[in-house]
Amino acid sequence: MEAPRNEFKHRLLAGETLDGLWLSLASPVASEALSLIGFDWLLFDTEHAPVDLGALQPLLQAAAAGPSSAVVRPAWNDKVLIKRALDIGAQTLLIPFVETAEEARAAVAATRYPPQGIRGVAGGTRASRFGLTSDYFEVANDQIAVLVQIETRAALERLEEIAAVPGVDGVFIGPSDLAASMGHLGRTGADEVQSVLRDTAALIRAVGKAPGILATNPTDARRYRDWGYQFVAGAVDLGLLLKGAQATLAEMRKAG
Ligand SMILES: O=C(O)C(=O)C[C@H](O)[C@@H](O)CO
Repeated sequence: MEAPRNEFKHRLLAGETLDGLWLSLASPVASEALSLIGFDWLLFDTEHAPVDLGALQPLLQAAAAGPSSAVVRPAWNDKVLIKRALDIGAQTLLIPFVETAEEARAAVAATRYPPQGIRGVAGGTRASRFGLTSDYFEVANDQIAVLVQIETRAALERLEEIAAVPGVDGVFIGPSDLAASMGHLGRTGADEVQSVLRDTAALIRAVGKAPGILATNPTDARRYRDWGYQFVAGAVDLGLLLKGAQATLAEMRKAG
C-alpha cells in the first residue's frame, strides 16, 4: 500500500483556487457530514476550538468519509504539537502566529524528517497507515504542506522574507488578529484593515507563494478571491449553525 499523497498541496501548487470551511465545532458527526458537501478543504482548529490532539484523530477519521482535504491548525508553532498532528495523519498544517522568517523555518523543520528537519520518527502511526505503507518515509517530507499564518503588524512588515522561506507553501492571513494588532479589535471590516488585506494577496503572490484567508461569509469570501486569495475559508461551522438556528426561530415566530 502506498502512503497517502497530499491532494491539497498538489492542487495549491498547480494554482487551483480552493474553497474551504473552518471547523470549530469539535464534532465527529459534523466533520463527517461536512466532508460530504464538496468543500476543497476543511480546517480543523485546535488553537481556538476545544480540541486537543486526542480529540483531533476522530475528527480526521470522520472527515475521511468525504473528498475534502484536511488542514490542521496546531495550537501554536511548536515542534511537539506539529509532530503529533503529523503522526495523527495531518499532511497540511496551518501554523499560527508566525512573525519572523526564523519562526517559519522552525515550523518547516518541525514537519520534515532528518536530514531536512527534526521530525521524530514513529513506525505505526495513522500517518503511515499504521506502518502498512511501503513508502511512507520516502515520500513523507514532500507530501507535507506548510501554511504560515500572519496575524500581526510586525509579521506584515516581514511578509516577503517569511513567505520566501523554502518549504512554506502558503501564507494565510488571520483577519481578526491582524485587525486587533492594527488597533481595530473586532472590526475586520475597518477600511484600514480591508485595504491591507487587499494589498497583501499580491505581495504574497509576488514571492511565488499561495495567499489564503478566512472569511466569515460568502460575500467576503468572493471579494477576497477577487483580490487574489487562492485558498479561502468561506465560513465557520459554528457560525453557520447559529445563523441557521436563528433564522429558523425567527421564521417560526413570524406572525401567521
Ligand atoms: O485572526 C484570525 O482571523 C484567526 O486566526 C481566526 C480566528 O482564530 C477565529 O476567527 C477562528 O474561529
